[in-house]
Amino acid sequence: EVFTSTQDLQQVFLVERNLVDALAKYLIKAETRLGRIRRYLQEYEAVRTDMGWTSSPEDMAMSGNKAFIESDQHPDSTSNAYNNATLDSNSDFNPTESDSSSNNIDVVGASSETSSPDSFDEALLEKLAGNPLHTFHLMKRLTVYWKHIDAQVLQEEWNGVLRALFGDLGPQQPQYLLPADEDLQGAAQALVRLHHVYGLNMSSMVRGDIWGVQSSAELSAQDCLYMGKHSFNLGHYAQSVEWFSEAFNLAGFEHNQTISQDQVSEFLNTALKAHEEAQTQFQQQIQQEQEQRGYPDILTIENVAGSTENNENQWHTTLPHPSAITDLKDDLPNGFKYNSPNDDETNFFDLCRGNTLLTPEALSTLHCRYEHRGSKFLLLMPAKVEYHHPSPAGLVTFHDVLSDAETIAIKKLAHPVMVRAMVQGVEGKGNTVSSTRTSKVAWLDESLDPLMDRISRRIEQLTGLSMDQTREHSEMLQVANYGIGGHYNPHHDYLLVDKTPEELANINPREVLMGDRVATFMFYLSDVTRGGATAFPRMGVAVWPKRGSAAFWFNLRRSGAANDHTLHGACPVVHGSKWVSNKWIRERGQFNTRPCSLNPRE
Ligand SMILES: O=C(O)CCC(=O)C(=O)O
Ligand SMILES: [Fe+2]
Repeated sequence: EVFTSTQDLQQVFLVERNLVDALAKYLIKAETRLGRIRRYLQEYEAVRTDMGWTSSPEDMAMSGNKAFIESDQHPDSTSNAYNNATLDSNSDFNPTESDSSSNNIDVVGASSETSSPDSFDEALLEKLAGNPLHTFHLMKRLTVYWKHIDAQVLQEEWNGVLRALFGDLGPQQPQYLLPADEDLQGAAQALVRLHHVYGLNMSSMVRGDIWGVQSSAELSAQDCLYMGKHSFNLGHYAQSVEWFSEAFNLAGFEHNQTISQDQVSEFLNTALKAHEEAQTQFQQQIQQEQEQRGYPDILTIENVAGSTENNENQWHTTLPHPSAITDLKDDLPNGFKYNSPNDDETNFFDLCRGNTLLTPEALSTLHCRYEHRGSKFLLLMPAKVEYHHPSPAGLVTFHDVLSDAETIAIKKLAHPVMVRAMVQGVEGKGNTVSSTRTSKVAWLDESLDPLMDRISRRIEQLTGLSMDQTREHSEMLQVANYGIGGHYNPHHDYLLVDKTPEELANINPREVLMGDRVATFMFYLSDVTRGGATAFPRMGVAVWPKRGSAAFWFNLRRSGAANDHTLHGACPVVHGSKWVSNKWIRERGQFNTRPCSLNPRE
């Protein structure tokens, strides 16, 4: 016993002091951990609200144990996971750098089967996945937040919960689609791109409103800082200034402060400086080019000041070349309302935003017609053809060429074999993944399903061209699905005609034998809520996705020369899911179906 001597009692007091010290330390650690869990649940609120799910995640995950959820403790913002993992550790504007000590788990998540509540609603889920803000937050939660929870919180009993959800192997099994760091970066880049291309209003955006579609997902000061870094790294200095300014403002009045204004100001100043320098450099470059080209005095820097952003983009073409403008005028007699037809970037962005570039006279020549296009099959049910451009070699849309059931069937066939889309490598060498094209694609062989053959026959009837795949007159059907902010920078579909002999030597000889992609027939397999047009900056025309319709154009002239006015790109998807399907028609098999011409301009 100890109560009989004060000496022993003193010892007991000491023991208790140590015990209390240990408990206090444990409590701080436990609260930090619980703070992380609480933060996760709080961030999830926006999903719950927009999905109309009534049972709270805390009910679902921890039934009966609500005590700490209801306490008014706030997560410690100085030690939150997002902060540590992605922002504070990189003062060099490189948001890709992450806390390497916690890199043991790259991908974590849950399958829709296991984590969805009973009131699972397919349409709502599609809306959720088609929302860029929700997508960004999903990636943030399952990469940064989850990584920290997993590393520090998960103990034996929690492992039991995971085993019940995911089986013995845990959530790292390959069949679960789990985001990695690159997904978070991709989602951030998508938001940055949407803001850049569509000139979206920043303050609406951080409040969850993107192009008029409101959601409960908002952006914090810390999120804006993260976006600013991405913009900066992409060389979009003007945009990064906007993001950092928004981060600074938000940091001033956030209820649950995610970051302090001091933490933002350094970035803001650096971006401002970089932006000013880029502007000065650009103006000097314009001056130089003007002198070299002998532009008339009337074209001053002020006249082109509106396009200062040009030097901050990856694919822009430089100032219009006077001789090129004359060339284009020959071809496109009904000109543009404004802009130069050679200012690809400005035109592309304008078209993506829904502006019309053609003059009223040019527009008045456009029309829709029922046509049988020389096909006996189409005599009874003529094709609905929309002409998008006044020039005869222009672009058309065929409406209602696929039924809803067919669009669903194609997507279903493609689903199991979708992979990240590639672009042709430099100098024609191989294929490579690139940020200029963000989508997943599948190639469907004719033998896969009788539907493939039916589709080919339909294209033959509509275009008069041969699709005979066994003789390589056309390629397999390509199906593409764009994710959030998914896009494809302006490009030409031809593969050979613009290549030098050295570049051609790097291309598979079989491709060369098939001849170039003489024409493109592109189905839209879905409607898109906002964005996602196919824009042709040199024609001044955009085609808007409509489920079941298809765009068609010739990439080559009858002479075999490239028609570079067919430059086109996929505008970023703002809301919704975009599916397209390409059938590329090869040149060699068409000598019977498309007479050639010796006139290089035909
Ligand atoms: O998705 C689009 O709108 C365009 C796709 C495209 O140009 C292509 O896949 O080559
Ligand atoms: Fe294309």
